[in-house]
Amino acid sequence: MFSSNAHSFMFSCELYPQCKSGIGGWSSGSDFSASQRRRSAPSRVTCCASTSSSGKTHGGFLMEEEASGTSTIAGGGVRDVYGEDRATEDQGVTPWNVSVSCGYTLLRDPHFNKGLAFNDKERDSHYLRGLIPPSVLSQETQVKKMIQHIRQYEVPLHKFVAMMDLQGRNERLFYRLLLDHVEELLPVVYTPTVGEACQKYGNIFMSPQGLYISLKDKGRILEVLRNWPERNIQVIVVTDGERILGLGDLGCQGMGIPVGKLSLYTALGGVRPSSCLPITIDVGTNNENLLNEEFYIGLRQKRATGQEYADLLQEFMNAVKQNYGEKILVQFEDFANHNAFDLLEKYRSTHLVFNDDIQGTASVVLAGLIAALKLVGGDLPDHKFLFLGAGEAGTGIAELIALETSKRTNLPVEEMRKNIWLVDSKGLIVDSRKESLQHFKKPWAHEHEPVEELVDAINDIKPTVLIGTSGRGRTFTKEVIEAMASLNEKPIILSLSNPTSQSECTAEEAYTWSQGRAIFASGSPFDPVEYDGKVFMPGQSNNAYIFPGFGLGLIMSGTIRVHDDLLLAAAQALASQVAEEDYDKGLIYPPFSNIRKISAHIAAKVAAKAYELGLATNIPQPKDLMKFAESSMYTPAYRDYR
Ligand SMILES: NC(=O)C1=CN([C@@H]2O[C@H](COP(=O)(O)OP(=O)(O)OC[C@H]3O[C@@H](n4cnc5c(N)ncnc54)[C@H](OP(=O)(O)O)[C@@H]3O)[C@@H](O)[C@H]2O)C=CC1
Ligand SMILES: CC(=O)C(=O)O
Ligand SMILES: [Mg+2]
Repeated sequence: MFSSNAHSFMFSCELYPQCKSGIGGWSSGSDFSASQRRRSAPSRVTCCASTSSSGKTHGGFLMEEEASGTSTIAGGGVRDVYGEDRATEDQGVTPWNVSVSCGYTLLRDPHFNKGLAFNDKERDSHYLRGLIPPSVLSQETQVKKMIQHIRQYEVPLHKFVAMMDLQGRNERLFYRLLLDHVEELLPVVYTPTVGEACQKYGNIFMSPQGLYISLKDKGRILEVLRNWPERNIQVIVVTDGERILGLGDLGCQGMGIPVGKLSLYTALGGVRPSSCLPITIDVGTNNENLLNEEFYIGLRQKRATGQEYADLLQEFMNAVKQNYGEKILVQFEDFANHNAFDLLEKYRSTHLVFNDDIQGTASVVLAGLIAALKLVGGDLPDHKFLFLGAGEAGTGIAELIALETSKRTNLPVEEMRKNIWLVDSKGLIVDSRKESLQHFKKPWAHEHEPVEELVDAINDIKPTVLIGTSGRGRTFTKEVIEAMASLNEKPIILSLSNPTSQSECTAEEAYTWSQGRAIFASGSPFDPVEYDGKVFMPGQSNNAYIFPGFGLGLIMSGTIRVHDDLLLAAAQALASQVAEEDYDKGLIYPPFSNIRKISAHIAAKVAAKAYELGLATNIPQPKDLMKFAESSMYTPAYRDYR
């Protein structure tokens, strides 16, 4: 996304096989030496610049000299429905003519760089001869080489860094690699490794990957948004870093999350990378370790709260709409629950927003439960649910289950809630606690004696489904799993907390302590488990199944508001993708290797529901939404630049 000089010493991997990237020596954007600056300013410069309607030039971050040496790409590749990357329609150029950097600058532009895949004609026409070794490699060969390169690293964080390095050098190769090896690389660019990356973000921060908006920017957030080099943004993932996975307040270092989520928007959902914008809002941090950390990258102050916080968020939401229009999708991610519910409530009727932790998670879990019914029998209203954790994920899932059950039974949601129980850090949520409960817990305060321990709640409530959303690892103890197994032939146990260290139990524990009877899935992936001579395949119950396809559905239909029925549609679409062979393995989610097809299904169903509800503005409605979704997807194949 950025032609950062900071990558110069790592230019490499698919270019120079002997060159290994690694941690250390990373510089921030401001550390470039003068010689590095000079080296990346050839006389034939660039372009990709596009002039916005406001007249401000964006994307011309290397336009230091006249653009007469600009190369023009004409045609080639498959055009997606969004138009080509950085298409410059408003300059009177067709989307098939895209001006790009040439020469050395082209090799520094991750949008267009192909490394050794530039063929001889391209090397001639784009002034590349001599700048790269003579060998020409196909993208397939580069992928083969890169995966070998990534596999050399034993430490997951090193793999993460190598992937980020690739993303900053050659975007299409990054996405090709990620898609081709999605099950292997998802845990690298996403949970669990992204959690560790956020914890160490200050040390591995390499080049700008997203936009930082801090309290210092109050009054000029619109200006800050306009500094981002891309103009046609369709989806923003924003965090304030206060609840990063189950790791707590990581302040400004939470940036790894929006960056990672948006990589999945592109890889899994086919939303083109140039229309994705990761944002971290820095209002300070209450994490003392970070405040005392010499290399902390964020504001060194306690978190702003109350009116100051609300005003900054309001300015942000206004600026986003003003800059990108009514249909910009804003995904709230990893806010603490004392802000998350309020933000969602405040903006859901004025903006196209959804909270992934509350709503995306609800949809993915409901999908898993619908699928699980095939393995355990009965319908949703026949089941009883108990949660450990009554925050965003817990109450969000609980509410969507109640909604779906209400639709299935034609009974009021309030009635359906009675089958759902939640435990928080103070024990079972019961009516005697109602006065002191946060508002999002109140609907779950049923009549019951106070119960402190989870295992006692299990024995009292007798749930068929146990769901962990506590953010606390190893809270599903042997006693807990055994209690579930003694009550149910096939207990459904979902251990959703991330990263792996925070998972309520491991896959091995779930299978072993239930004598192989548990239907198990977890937020972060676990390896298959061998128990009693049988191999068990744990599924991954993570909102990554939902938000990429969900977002694509909203974008392609021009939907302007998120309605709960869209989340239900997404859940049903995902559940419908679980095949017999998956069920045979005890799985309640389809494999990620089919994710593009799964996302297209989700997008099509979400869009169909949006059209039905009158929320979609892209008229006329395409006849075949599935085909439309598939054809809308960004493909990371290289383009022909001759
Ligand atoms: N798999 C997935 O797709 C997703 C997973 N998650 C994961 O879920 C976890 C929780 O996220 P979220 O709901 O947003 O967080 P919240 O902070 O909103 O909620 C956490 C809840 O857990 C409760 N809790 C904390 N410790 C204990 C304990 N020892 N015993 C019982 N309850 C406890 C808290 O209680 P109290 O209210 O009393 O403080 C609170 O109700 C995180 O690890 C996150 O990574 C989140 C979203 C998606
Ligand atoms: C998966 C996710 O969104 C979370 O753990 O917060
Ligand atoms: Mg999250």
